[in-house]
Amino acid sequence: MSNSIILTFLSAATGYNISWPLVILGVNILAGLGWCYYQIFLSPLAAIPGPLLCKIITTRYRLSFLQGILYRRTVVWHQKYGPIVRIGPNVVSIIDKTAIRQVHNSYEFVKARSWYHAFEQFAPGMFTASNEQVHRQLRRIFQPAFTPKALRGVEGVITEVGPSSLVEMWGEKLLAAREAKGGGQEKGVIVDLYHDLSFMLLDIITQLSLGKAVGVLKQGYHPIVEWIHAYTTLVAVFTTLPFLKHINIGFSTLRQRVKLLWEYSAQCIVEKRIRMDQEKREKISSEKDVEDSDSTPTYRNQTDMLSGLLRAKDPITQERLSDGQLTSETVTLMIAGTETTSATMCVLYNLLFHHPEVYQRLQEEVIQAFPIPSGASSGDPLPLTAEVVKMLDITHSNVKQRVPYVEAVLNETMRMYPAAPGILIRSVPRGGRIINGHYLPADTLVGLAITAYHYGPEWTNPYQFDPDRFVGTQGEKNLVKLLTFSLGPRQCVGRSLAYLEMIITLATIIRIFHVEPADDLQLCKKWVEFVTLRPQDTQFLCRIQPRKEFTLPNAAKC
Ligand code: HEM
Repeated sequence: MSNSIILTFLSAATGYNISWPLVILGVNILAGLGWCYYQIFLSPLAAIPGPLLCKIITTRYRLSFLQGILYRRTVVWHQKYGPIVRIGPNVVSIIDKTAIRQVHNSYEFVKARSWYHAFEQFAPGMFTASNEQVHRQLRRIFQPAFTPKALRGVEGVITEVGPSSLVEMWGEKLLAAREAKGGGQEKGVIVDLYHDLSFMLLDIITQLSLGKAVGVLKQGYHPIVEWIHAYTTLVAVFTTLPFLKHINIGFSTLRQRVKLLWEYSAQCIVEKRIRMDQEKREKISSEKDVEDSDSTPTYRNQTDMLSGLLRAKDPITQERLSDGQLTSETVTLMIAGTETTSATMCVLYNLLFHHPEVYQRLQEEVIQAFPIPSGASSGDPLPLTAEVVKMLDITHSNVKQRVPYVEAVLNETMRMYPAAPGILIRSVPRGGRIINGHYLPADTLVGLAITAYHYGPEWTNPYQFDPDRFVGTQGEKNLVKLLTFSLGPRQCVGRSLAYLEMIITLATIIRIFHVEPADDLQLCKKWVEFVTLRPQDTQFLCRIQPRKEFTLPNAAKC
């Protein structure tokens, strides 16, 4: 009865025949307009500049994220609107140095659950934990394994599983190509640098964190690649559509693969523990690898990090990690430590191709710094083998001392193309905070746009590729400003490992091979940025040829 009174009244008032669907439509339109009016004029964030559409809907920045162009877009937005930009109804992006320190230098602004929850396939871990105590404890246990000193203890195995294997594998490829051509003069071979480096890094990280390399570089296949891919795909899906994470429906194949990744890692950890117990019982290599299980690990002369982590205790609470926690963390290390590093090295090569003068200088300096030791050959070219790589002695400290330009080029690459480009989203604590002169209420999301910061007013000629900005005293100052690995207590735990891997790999490749783009398409490569940076079609084809001092591994055959 009352329903029909309302409809009659509305029809009389408007002069139209009003039905219920029309009423519902009208109410929705009014609510939508009200929402827009509130967001644009009344919200506490109303005064913060930004694109109009971003102020009223989240779809704009979420879609840009899905397209892999969000971070480049934030560069443009910051140039247009200034150091603080509203990129969503409840999200702001900042590039001001003081504001960044205020947000990231303490635990006050916690990682936003709505964003990081997508990464959490298992329990909260070092990367996703928003609880300060949980995170501090995990860092106290993990940090010692990632210090430059500890990493020197695993550098040997990293070289062996990493750059040495890559040189051997490329040597085999060159040999196969030459044999296929009947022994004629071969102008190098085409390799997918992104693919090969990613596989090499996966071997390194599995060697370190699971106690055995999966050997995917030389074998060309291991299901772990699909499992990791499933994990990163789910992260992309859940970041864009967070509600899907909670309803636990759909994506069953991907979810199943993530489960397999977990089970495989857990199994490796159990096997390692058994091996360690056995070695201890047999008292084999007691001074070298196997320390007393109650002692603090020293990470000396190790073939992995896992044995140290299995023994490690929190120095404050004396607690050890459970196998479940360790599994969760090793999976994170595999995800965080593979594509980031391979993409950085590929984008570095791409920059070198576009800047031949930098490439020329880098090659000359590396070749000069690592001559063929006298007596190593009677003038004949050396085969592409692990022994030859070892003989060149391309260690992290040697490269740093003899060719600081390698690190300068790497740093400049990471400024222009940070592999984890942001936006690192934190939540404003209770009571709200003033940031960049604007009051942000509690629970506002504040994003650090690393790429936009690296093209901002802190840098002179930011669009110019200029590795010299990281040389000498000026270089040291600029290094402090570089935020590729973030800052504060949540900065990248794998920073020193990433530098070590990239420096020895790049120096080895540059020393032994001449690398050039396979064709114009590779030269004009587009780089997309999802959670991490990657080449648009996930490949980067290059032509490689050994330098004249080197020859194929089994040249006698040819
Ligand atoms: C070029 C290579 C790399 C870049 C650019 C990079 C960058 C970053 C950035 C920006 C963060 C902060 C993320 C955030 O706050 O949301 C981070 C965190 C992290 N990274 Fe890396 N990373 C690299 C390599 C690695 C490697 C090799 C590992 C280990 C194997 C690693 C492990 C981690 C972990 C565990 C965290 C979480 C730290 C925490 O919250 O305490 N990363 N990384």
